[in-house]
Amino acid sequence: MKVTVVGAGAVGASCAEYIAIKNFASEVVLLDIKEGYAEGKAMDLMQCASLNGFDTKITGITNDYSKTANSDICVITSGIPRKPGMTREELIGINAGIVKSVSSSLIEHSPNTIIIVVSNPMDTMTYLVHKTTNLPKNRIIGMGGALDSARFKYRLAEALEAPISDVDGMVIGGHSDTGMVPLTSHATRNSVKVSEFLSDDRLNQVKEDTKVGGATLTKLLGTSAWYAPGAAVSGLVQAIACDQKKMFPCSTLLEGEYGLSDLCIGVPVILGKNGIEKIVDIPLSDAEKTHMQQSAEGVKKTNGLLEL
Ligand SMILES: NC(=O)c1ccc[n+]([C@@H]2O[C@H](COP(=O)([O-])OP(=O)(O)OC[C@H]3O[C@@H](n4cnc5c(N)ncnc54)[C@H](O)[C@@H]3O)[C@@H](O)[C@H]2O)c1
Ligand SMILES: O=C(O)C[C@H](O)C(=O)O
Repeated sequence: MKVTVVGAGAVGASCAEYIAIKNFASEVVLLDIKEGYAEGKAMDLMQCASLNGFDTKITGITNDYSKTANSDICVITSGIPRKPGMTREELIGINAGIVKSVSSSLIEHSPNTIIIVVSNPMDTMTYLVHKTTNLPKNRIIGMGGALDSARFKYRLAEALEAPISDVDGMVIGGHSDTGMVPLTSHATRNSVKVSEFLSDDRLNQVKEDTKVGGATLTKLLGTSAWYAPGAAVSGLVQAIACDQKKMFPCSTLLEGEYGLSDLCIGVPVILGKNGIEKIVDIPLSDAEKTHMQQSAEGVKKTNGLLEL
């Protein structure tokens, strides 16, 4: 199993580290445009191998896509992150050009690959890959919901004063400060609906804290987060590499599902060796349906800024 990660920055390196530590891939190639940077990150990570007990071989390269040839999975993290006060949507001007050229170079050398898009604004970047490549829809996956759901569970556990392992929940919709739809109606603590334990006001607070999870960290760190994003990507990569048939909310091209079409947005999907093997339709409350509709309108507005 060969995995290429483009962008050896904060998220790309964290993602490579988690993939290696989980020890399911034979090879991870890190590629960056900055001279020597990916080589340095790869060497540093390889020097963790004996300490952390993994056999995955990590190599770093500067912009030579021939070294990525025949990758089973390619992750795109290249592009600029936001600074405090910015929205993810503001990154489109620079990141669209990067994602377009990177995805085309990757596919040239790995025509059968599955692409996971991470660069922001992620739903629009995922749509861009659909519009500018000929990959089938099951092989283009946007990562956002897995991360947002992890943040939702963190906030739920905090409100419930419970261990995170007691809590389950999912966030669908657009990966943006206003577009996320945390599914409070489905969230549980050991199969009991969280609404049994938390007031509407407290649940609303959990929802709002979840939606601004990325912005909160960006304000604290001065740039956006990387540990949980890297871990979330590694979970998607592992589900595909190990054909786990796990369900994650991912950004995918909708063609009528959830009453939406011609956009990529987060919905629950089954991930296995073919990438997205199924889109799962789940019942939403009326409020969640309305929020999903508004979220889709926001994503479509950003998609409208693409020069296709
Ligand atoms: N979808 C998500 O949930 C999620 C989570 C976190 C970050 N992000 C996004 O991921 C992206 C990366 O974030 P980061 O914190 O790792 O940024 P970073 O600046 O640390 O790393 C980005 C790397 O991309 C490289 N790069 C730029 N152009 C390139 C090109 N054409 N080819 C190859 N490499 C190139 C840069 O040299 C840099 O090393 C940002 O757009 C950020 O918003 C998304
Ligand atoms: O918040 C960001 O800009 C980065 C990422 O999308 C995140 O949610 O951490």
